[in-house]
Amino acid sequence: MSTPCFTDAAWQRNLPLFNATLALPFNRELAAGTLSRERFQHYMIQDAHYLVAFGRSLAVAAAKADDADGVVQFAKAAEEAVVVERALHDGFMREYAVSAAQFEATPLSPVCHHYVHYLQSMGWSRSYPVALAALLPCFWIYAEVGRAILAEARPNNPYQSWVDTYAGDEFHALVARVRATIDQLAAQADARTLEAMHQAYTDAARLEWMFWDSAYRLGQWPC
Ligand SMILES: Cc1ncc(C[n+]2csc(CCO)c2C)c(N)n1
Repeated sequence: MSTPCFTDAAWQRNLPLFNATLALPFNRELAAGTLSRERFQHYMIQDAHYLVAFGRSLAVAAAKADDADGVVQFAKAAEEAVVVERALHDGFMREYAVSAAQFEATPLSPVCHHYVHYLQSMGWSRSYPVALAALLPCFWIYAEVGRAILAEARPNNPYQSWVDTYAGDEFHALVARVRATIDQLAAQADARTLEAMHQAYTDAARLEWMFWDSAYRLGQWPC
């Protein structure tokens, strides 16, 4: 039997964590359409903060890329994370009545703060393959959560357009391209780098879990 590629192996290692992510009250209620507006608003605000930092981390990955294709792939992804996703968030912020003033007055929650600083430090201090492994859960877990929730399809879900965005074929094609780049790098990596890539992936996957959990709890700084 041939050895699985890095991304298949990472998915298998972190399957219980993915299942726990799907089972979170935030995602259960999002799927059922019963999530409170307050929790969704909290999530939207934190996610808008997150996206800018995520774009910045992708730009660092682009700068570290070891070939021209990688520069283009991650520079484009950085642009998309900030420009395209900001437009999307603006639409949802209007729909769910979050004002620009409310957004600007809300600081990053402790979990959002930790996640974005984790990505920044991985981007700046680790090698290109390890930094990319830290960025992969953001793409991939979202796509799979989106697809799983879509499969549960409830009529008149107020969050349907949010779910559709991440369950769409276009988004899944983007995930496939990121996976392909990472698998190519992993195929040439030594054992130590591979293990660091796995650790980076798991840490980010945990932070994805925590991001939704924090939104459900309306996470804030204690003082
Ligand atoms: C906490 C959090 N994690 C992942 C995503 C999904 N996401 C954000 S930017 C981007 C790249 C494509 O534009 C993707 C997939 C999110 N929104 N929020």
